Amino acid sequence: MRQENQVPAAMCARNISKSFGDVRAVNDVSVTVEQGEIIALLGENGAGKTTLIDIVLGLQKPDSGDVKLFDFTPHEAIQRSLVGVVNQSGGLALDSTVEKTLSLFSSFHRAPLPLEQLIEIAHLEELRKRRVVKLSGGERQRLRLALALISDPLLLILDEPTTGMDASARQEFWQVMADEAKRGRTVLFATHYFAEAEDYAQRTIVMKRGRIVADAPTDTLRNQAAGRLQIDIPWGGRAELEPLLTHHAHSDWQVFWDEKSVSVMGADLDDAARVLLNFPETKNLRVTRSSLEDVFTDLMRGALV
Ligand SMILES: Nc1ncnc2c1ncn2[C@@H]1O[C@H](COP(=O)(O)OP(=O)(O)OP(=O)(O)O)[C@@H](O)[C@H]1O
Repeated sequence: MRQENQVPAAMCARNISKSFGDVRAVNDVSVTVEQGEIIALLGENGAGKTTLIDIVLGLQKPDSGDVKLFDFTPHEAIQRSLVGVVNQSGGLALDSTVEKTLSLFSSFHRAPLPLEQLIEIAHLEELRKRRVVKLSGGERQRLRLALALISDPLLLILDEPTTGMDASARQEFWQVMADEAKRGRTVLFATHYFAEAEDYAQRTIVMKRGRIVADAPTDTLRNQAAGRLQIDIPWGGRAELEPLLTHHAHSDWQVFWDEKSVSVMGADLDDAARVLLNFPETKNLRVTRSSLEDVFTDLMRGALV
């Protein structure tokens, strides 16, 4: 329960739903983001991330539910320069230089951050005279990030900001972001990349078909499937092996079968390894620590919900 006099949440979305024809893009989603949090919004294509972000920014009207940013409507929060946005594309004049672009956008704001500071934050020193058309994808995104920071916003929202960048450009972009987050900005970013959520988000929200299927500290989520054991089984072996494994099963085990292998997830897998290794013709036992990607895959196939 939120207390009176508490600092307002950076974002409070309650029971948001939005359909396009038969498609329920966002289905009864509620999320609260406290100030200072760094949150990844992870989901497959079409999960509803962009629709949710557009609603949070007031760019789309939800069919039901409401959003508050720092206790204001999205429109009021943006008018008060509380929110900065970085999109994947659009919004840049290709013929202008980096410096002129920043100057022009700064002129729209009452109290912009100094140009030199923006250039320094986004590591654009070498590029200030370069025309936007000549910038690489990663450099353009750093320029978009600088533009989003002009008003010194408390909340930064990024919609798949690194799509299409190579690994080093992604790393450079996130380094800038991480530094900004350390300064106390609240950051919400949508991504397809598990590594970005693992490396940069304290909390990860996973969306699937318009719904939130997980919302937890990123470490907790990663550890949800503490271990994973996989072994190849002989053709047709499942019929005999399944009852044996079921007989020894621990309550937290999750077992997945395909024609050639079986995977068991859980905290204590010694018994599973014994049963499987004692079965004739099983081979190639693999034991791995789960990654966020494993947890995500399990969430997508419904194993963890
Ligand atoms: N303007 C629209 N008209 C019709 N359908 C739409 C519209 N916008 C989104 N959708 C549909 O709503 C669903 C959610 O789309 P959304 O773009 O929010 O997902 P996403 O998670 O951002 O996907 P991606 O990672 O591919 O950007 C999809 O099925 C999409 O096709």
